[in-house]
Amino acid sequence: MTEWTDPDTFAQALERADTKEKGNCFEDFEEGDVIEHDPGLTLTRFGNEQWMSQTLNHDPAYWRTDAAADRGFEEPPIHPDYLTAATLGITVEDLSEKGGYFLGRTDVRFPGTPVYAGTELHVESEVVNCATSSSRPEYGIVSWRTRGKDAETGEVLCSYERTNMIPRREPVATDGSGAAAAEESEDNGPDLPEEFVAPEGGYFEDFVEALEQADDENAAVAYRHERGRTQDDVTVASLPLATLNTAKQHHNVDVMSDSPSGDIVTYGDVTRSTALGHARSDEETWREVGFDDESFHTFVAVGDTVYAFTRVLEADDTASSDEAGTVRFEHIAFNQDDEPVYSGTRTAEIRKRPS
Ligand SMILES: C/C(=C\C(=O)O)C(=O)SCCNC(=O)CCNC(=O)[C@H](O)C(C)(C)COP(=O)(O)OP(=O)(O)OC[C@H]1O[C@@H](n2cnc3c(N)ncnc32)[C@H](O)[C@@H]1OP(=O)(O)O
Repeated sequence: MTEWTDPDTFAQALERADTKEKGNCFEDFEEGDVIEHDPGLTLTRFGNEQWMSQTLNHDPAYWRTDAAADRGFEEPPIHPDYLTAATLGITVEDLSEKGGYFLGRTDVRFPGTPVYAGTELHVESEVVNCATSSSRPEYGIVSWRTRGKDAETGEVLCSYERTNMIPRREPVATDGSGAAAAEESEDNGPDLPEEFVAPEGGYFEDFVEALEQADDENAAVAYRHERGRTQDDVTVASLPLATLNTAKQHHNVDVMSDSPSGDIVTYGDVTRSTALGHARSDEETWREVGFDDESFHTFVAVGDTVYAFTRVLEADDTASSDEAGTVRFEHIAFNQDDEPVYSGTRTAEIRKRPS
């Protein structure tokens, strides 16, 4: 009898064998379903530092004890970006491993922060919406409300609503109306204010002054950040796997060569954290409050460079501490060809200038 490892024999064996599948298709989700995710991880200093270093988030409060104490933390905490990425990573095996891209997320909040190293994460998701994609019959669009909890106390540490394109087992007939509507809306020309104002510094008062100046001049407070981060094997494959994100989009070049992106792509949370890192490097962040209306517009792959652009939307003198005010930003990540790859609004407390 021939050895099964004989290449011709093995090719036939592969053809005849069933594949033990991973993940779920669109048809497997029903609104109201609650899924307790089996994977979990311990939020460690190492994991946090790996994520934050590679995405250029070098805020000393997350690295040094004295800087943490100065910001009112007991010790360097787990950063909300890493907490968000780890919460999502854990869900991928059940929600999106089958394929289909991360389209967007909103209402990202951190009711239980600050979170410290050593906390074990337990995550659950509820299916909140299952929709037909009118432009892509082989996919549906699914949204889930996900909660990342402290496994010991049950306290919710991170919560958000996320939307993915999810492959269907059976394509459906669609009228293509979504694609037609998208084409129609492209007719509007650019509508930008004449002047762009950049804040002088990164304190709360600098944002307030820039907003006042822009208001006088019918301008916008909008500026770009100098840093860029070219995507490599670490950012594309290692960081998502370090959050237990099993999406083939990030680590299986073989399968992804026959997909809309044609290649492995950067985990949306890496793209977004990188852009936010660039933005934070030009401000005096006090606390992260939340994120809304996040969208991933196009793929980021190995060799692409992630830059960031910021618009300051509003500022409010109140915050959780007298030492800070609250600012709402829109951040846009863009690539080396100036194409937007991510956008979202962010509410953050920004330190007031020390008197
Ligand atoms: C896998 C993973 C994590 C995980 O495992 O989870 C990741 O990290 S992966 C990396 C991050 N990700 C990306 O790299 C995707 C970037 N992106 C694109 O490359 C393009 O978006 C596209 C090729 C995917 C689609 O391209 P496209 O077909 O031209 O795009 P669109 O027509 O804009 O979107 C199609 C339909 O999704 C609807 N839609 C869009 N956005 C939202 C939203 N936010 N909420 C609700 N519905 C939305 C849209 O309304 C349309 O609906 P209809 O089909 O009904 O018209």
